[in-house]
Amino acid sequence: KTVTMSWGYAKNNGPDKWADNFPIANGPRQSPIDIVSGASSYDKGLKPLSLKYDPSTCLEILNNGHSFQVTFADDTDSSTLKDGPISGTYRLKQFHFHWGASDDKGSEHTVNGTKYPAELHLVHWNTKYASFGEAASKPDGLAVVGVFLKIGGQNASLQKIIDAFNAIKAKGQQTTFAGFDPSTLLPGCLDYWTYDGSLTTPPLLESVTWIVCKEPISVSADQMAKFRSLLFSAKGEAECCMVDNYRPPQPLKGRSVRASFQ
Ligand SMILES: NS(=O)(=O)c1cccc(F)c1F
Ligand SMILES: [Zn+2]
Repeated sequence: KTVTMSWGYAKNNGPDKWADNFPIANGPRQSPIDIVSGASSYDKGLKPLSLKYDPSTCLEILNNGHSFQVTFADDTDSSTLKDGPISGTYRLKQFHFHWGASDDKGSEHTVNGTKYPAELHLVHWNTKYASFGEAASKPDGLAVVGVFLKIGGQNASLQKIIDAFNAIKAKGQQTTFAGFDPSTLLPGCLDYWTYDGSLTTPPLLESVTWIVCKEPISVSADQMAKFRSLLFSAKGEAECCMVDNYRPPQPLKGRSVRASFQ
């Protein structure tokens, strides 16, 4: 009788165990990292980000047992990321979050050792490849925009997402989620750090150009509590709150981090 454990964030299947099934976990370009602002180098050749999102490409919201994610139709160039550190056109596939059990932790990237309570990831794939799946295995296949969340005023845009949580409380649940504009989740200033990295969850593929915004967006303490009411567990299983679904910073291994700002 084989009981296959899938990866997660608990003691017995969490980040310290991922290398057992995914040896690339100890690879040369793993994510996230601690961003040491003083060690990043300003690159005047970096362009501003060009983000163009079409709300009509927003399809559904789902609890995949690791986070919740909002998925987009990616069969046309309606929602794209261009410029910044990348060349060509990358299509938005999904966005999701990582967060903590308390406000003192939860982000994956850290800045000078500082953890934020949560981090948003907008996942895009390079249209020089035929699909997300193909792009995910290429060194220039993916570009993820990371946005930190900090505790402050209520975020009206996040509230639209939170209002859908009752329908996706448990692992495997999903519901229609239409007309959401992800650009309403972006900070006013799009200054960023960029470096070559990986997926922060298994299979940890080293295919991501990371673009981490310097300016956080706000989330209220009550809104963070709603994130923590989601479940890692499926309906009918013992309830396990979806919290601390973040990988800690990984070794830089000689990589440089560039800044789009001085
Ligand atoms: N946390 S993450 O943004 O690195 C990420 C996670 C799952 C699938 C992805 F394509 C991806 F980019
Ligand atoms: Zn992520």
